[in-house]
Amino acid sequence: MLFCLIFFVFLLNNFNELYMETSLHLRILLTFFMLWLANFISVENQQLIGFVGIALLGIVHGANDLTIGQHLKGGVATSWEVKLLMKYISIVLGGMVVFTLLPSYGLLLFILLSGYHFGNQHWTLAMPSSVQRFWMLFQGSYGLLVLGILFCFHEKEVQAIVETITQKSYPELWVHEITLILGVLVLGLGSFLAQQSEAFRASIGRNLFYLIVFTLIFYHAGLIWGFSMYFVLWHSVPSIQEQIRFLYGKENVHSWWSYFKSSALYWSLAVGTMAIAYWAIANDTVFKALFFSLMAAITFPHTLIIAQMKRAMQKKVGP
Ligand SMILES: CC1=C(/C=C/C(C)=C/C=C/C(C)=C/C=O)C(C)(C)CCC1
Repeated sequence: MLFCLIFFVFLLNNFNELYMETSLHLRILLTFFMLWLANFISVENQQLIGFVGIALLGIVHGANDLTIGQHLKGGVATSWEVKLLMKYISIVLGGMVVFTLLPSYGLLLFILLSGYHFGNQHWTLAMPSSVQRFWMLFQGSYGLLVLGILFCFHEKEVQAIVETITQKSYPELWVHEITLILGVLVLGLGSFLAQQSEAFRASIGRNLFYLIVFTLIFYHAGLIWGFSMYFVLWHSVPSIQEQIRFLYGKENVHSWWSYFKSSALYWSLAVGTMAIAYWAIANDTVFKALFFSLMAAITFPHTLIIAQMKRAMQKKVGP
């Protein structure tokens, strides 16, 4: 009885850490389960499930950007709500214009921003202001390294999608060389930052482990199945958890429900557009090109808002 009581108090005191550990273990378990499952599912069905996963959970994690923007400005207001919406729509439209008129530059910008956004998600630490530039460069290089590893294992398919988006032929994308340079950059910048920060040193092991898990995923799975597994389980879910903590203070059933409720409109619009495109476009590569172009348009403002949110959260907690 006494043991149960002590255990209960321990659970209560450590709920947050236990919850974080559990969600990490669950993600690892799900990752390996999905890798195993892929052996029994055709490539076409893997792609379909991958796109549905991205649409269901991946898109949700960007569907609360406006609510976060509103929260960053200090809560509920009316006059700047419209201003914020206008700003958001202009960035999305601006991104779409760049993507349509200058697709090669648009795609390059999308990949660079995504790299920073992914790295920023994995490495959430308050670093001394004297190393901020190196820190951002490191986060960007780490995220780009993740994408580089994915592209290395699926070069031909990536090349076909890139050529369809840009309407240009690229006989060589240099993904292996670029990934190697990124690896060296991560090592170099990482060694420098490790000398500057104790918190950084403490995060190295975990992020190195993630990199090994991602490499296994990308090696074993097809492009879309692998990307969706990474994007949903390792990027979107932890990002949703963080956004919930920012918006509602803590994670529980109620706050998760509130989060999904406030995502509904934006999410339905984005998923509806993607579903119509999937149904209307018979060509596989053209659909993938359009899918990633749509994703790019929403990534531009999303990256900015999430970076601001993380900065605000770090200010609250302190270095
Ligand atoms: C996987 C993949 C690509 C890149 C996708 C990226 C970079 C997605 C980023 C999404 C983000 C950051 C969403 C918002 O959170 C390419 C180059 C289009 C080619 C085909 C395969």
